[in-house]
Amino acid sequence: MAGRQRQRLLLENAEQLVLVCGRREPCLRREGAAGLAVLRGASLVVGLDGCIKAVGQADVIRDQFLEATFERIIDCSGKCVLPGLVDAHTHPVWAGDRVHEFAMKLAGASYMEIHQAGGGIHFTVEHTRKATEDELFTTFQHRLERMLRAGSTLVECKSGYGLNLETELKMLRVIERAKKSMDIGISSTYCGAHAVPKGKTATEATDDIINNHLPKLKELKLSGEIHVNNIDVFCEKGVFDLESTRRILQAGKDIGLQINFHGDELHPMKSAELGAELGARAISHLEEVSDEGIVAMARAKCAAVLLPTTAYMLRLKQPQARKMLEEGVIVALGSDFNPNAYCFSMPMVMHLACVNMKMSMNEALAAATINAAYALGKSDTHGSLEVGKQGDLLIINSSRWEHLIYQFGGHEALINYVIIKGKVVYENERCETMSSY
Ligand SMILES: N=CN[C@@H](CCC(=O)O)C(=O)O
Ligand SMILES: [Zn+2]
Repeated sequence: MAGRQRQRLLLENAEQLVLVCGRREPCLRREGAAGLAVLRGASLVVGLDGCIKAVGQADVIRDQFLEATFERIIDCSGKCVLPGLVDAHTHPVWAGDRVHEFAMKLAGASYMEIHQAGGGIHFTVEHTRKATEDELFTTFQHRLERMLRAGSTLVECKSGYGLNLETELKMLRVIERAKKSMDIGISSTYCGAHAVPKGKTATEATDDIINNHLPKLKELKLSGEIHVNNIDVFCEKGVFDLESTRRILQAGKDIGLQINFHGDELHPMKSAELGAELGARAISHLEEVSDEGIVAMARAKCAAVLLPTTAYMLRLKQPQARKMLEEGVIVALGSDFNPNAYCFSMPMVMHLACVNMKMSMNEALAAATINAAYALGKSDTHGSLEVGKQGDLLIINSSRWEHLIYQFGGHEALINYVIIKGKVVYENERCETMSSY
């Protein structure tokens, strides 16, 4: 009987325990995302296997586990428990920051002007090609730790600053190493079509990816060396057009990768229509998506990964989150951490989504938990506090969970514990003294 066994963790008597959902929903849409499941005066148990064993009213859990022993008990009185946040879009492996380009953009240069002049992604590619695997791993590890301290427990991580096979594989090996050695969950994405490498046409780059990169990834998967989850393309005017994008994504799908790509960011490309047709799991950006594309994504259950930091940073038109939500699109969020948009924090991303994209706080939290997990094909194990799911949790030092969004940039003093598979991986002592101010 579970109630008599040894368990890993008991979180006792939380003021609010935010389940997000409670009926094994794979994602939340429309009113599902508008009203989240929240318990008051509740407790949660994680077992030795790292999975949630029970969630419910504190007195019920106390009776049920009267004879159990726990490796750790945390008194959550006056605090809130939430699922670990899921960041559905990041580019965290690179060398060479682009602070100088931030200054250029503030002075009026556009993202594409800098890219076409050989900067932007090309600048980062040059530096990433020169960096050793260990150098890339060290900075990547620090970035993941910063994401973790901001509440992310599952993160999508892309390659894409190599463009040639050698450096793309170097980046993917770095990601694989972190998958094996770090607590934070990682969904890895091959993004060799992030830009057209210097000296090649888009067609030549597409052929190289299909004939050389993808067969190598298949081989490395079979040998167990690198296991990639998703395939990505930057489908954009002056980068990869719709036809090249289609060829690359289809070839990725054929070797078992989930389609999850950049579309309709700076120009309307009909990326959403293409993604829906190909059975994409998710499309990111979508600032310039068409009305037909929105309807097609809703029908195909293709998640929209919205990236508020990018729209804010580049002063783009905001993606039409409200229209997407009303049409029944699965809306997820990502930080888009990269040398252009240097933000690790999903709480800040949720805040921007609320203010700039007019999402409610409930919708933003659903988008940063269950729907982001859906975008990565992981909502059966992540994204909500339900029995059987992985025990990835946050405890915040506040009696209302909405403080995580409301306090813009305040998460450093608010996030008290980050827990993965029932193990405390970050404990923030400063929080006790600071968060009430
Ligand atoms: N738009 C394409 N890719 C990234 C930016 C990458 C970069 O500029 O280094 C994005 O999602 O914002
Ligand atoms: Zn991106």
